[in-house]
Amino acid sequence: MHTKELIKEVFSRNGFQLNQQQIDLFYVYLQELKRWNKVHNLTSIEEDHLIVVRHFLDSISLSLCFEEKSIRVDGLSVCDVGSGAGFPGVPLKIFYGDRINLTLIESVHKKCSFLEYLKVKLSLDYEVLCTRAEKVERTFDLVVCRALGKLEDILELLRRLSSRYIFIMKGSEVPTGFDYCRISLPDIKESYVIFLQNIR
Ligand SMILES: C[S@@+](CC[C@H](N)C(=O)[O-])C[C@H]1O[C@@H](n2cnc3c(N)ncnc32)[C@H](O)[C@@H]1O
Repeated sequence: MHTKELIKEVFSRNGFQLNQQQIDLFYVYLQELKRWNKVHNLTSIEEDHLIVVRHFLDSISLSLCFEEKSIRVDGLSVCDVGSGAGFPGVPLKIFYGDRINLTLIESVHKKCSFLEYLKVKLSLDYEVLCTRAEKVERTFDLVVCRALGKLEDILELLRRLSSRYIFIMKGSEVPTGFDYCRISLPDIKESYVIFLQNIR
């Protein structure tokens, strides 16, 4: 099966109907991720189907949690902290387009270079802050992260960066006392997202 067909089919099976432009962007993203990975080791996931499910679909599944919590993303500033090779921020930008203003924070220079390259290659409008998140003094409406670190180590940082909402993607179950979404899709058996509202 051609990779574009694979992307379309995986998303469709999981309830997301992508348009042709989105499919084309995910296709180029996948090719570039694999190409850069040969030299820069950006991700341990290298097989097409796994990249589509574990990186692209998993990132987009966050939109289900936005909906569950009745959050309309339109016009919001969104920040992905510790974006790595762009997850979940870049797939969210492909999905929402101009509806969100996206900033990616990443401290490792080779990953920032990839994110900057990808921005031009995909003609996407987002900003990359190549620094430790602790040094960023701005705030964002909606702060997201995946695999950033232990909850107790990142909570204060995320609260400081967010003026409204925080979504923390977690593979495993959520400690008691936190609001969360449980995501279950045909290709994502079970994943959790912690949801916090920042009340200052
Ligand atoms: C395990 S990777 C996850 C990357 C991506 N979010 C994903 O899910 O594929 C964590 C990333 O966060 C970055 N990172 C960790 N702590 C950070 C901090 N305080 N400021 C900026 N980036 C950070 C690391 O450089 C790394 O690229």
